[in-house]
Amino acid sequence: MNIAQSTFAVTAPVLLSAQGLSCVKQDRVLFEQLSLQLKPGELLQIKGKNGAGKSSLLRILAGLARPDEGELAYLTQPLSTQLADYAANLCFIGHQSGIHEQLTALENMQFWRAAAELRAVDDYALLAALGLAGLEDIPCKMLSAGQQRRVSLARLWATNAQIWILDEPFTALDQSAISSLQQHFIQHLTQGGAIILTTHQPLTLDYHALHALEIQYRW
Ligand SMILES: Nc1ncnc2c1ncn2[C@@H]1O[C@H](COP(=O)(O)OP(=O)(O)OP(=O)(O)O)[C@@H](O)[C@H]1O
Repeated sequence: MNIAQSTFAVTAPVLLSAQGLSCVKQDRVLFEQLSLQLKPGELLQIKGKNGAGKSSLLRILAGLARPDEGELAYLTQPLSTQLADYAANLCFIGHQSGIHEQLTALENMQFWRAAAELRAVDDYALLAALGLAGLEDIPCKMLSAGQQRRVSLARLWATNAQIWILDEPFTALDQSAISSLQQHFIQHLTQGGAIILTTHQPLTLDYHALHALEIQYRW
């Protein structure tokens, strides 16, 4: 078996840690006393049934929502004091693909770049590599669900962010797009990146530093 290797996780500092998190929605405790940590080279899959609280946890980990209890740290410092640095090193792609449907794929790339999220790359070449040749100048609302997801994920080929938090990134993708995205994950991880994701599909990554955390559905 050709297992991709990374030497980062052993010696590297913890990028993101959470301690004693709890989250309550509509009087239901989704999770409590939840702790985790993420180092360079690691992929953490958050598992759980529909409604268990995976997206809620990802939003907390991305700094977009506050936990009801618990602490978060970025590079061992309280996240609340490091939000700007954290945001600059984070690529969060939520359950909704986050694209502007009135804009074209190229315009979405330009929008993200103007927000300083993306480095300068040949957008035409990137979009072509993602199977979107000829569709660069069409408003995204006219693309299929899978094509829109590809536009959204194009960010992952042009971001400098080390930490990727991805909510259901494989949704609507066909098998070849899922394979190439998983290969891209391995490349990111072996270069010192780190990923937290949710997916209801089995991960078929041939990579050693895969971790899973299951949120048990609570009534
Ligand atoms: N903004 C909100 N206001 C009120 N309740 C919410 C809100 N967001 C989520 N919830 C509730 O929290 C629970 C967990 O939702 P969440 O989206 O985190 O689950 P999930 O595990 O990601 O589910 P799925 O696998 O279906 O995407 C659900 O019962 C949902 O109704």
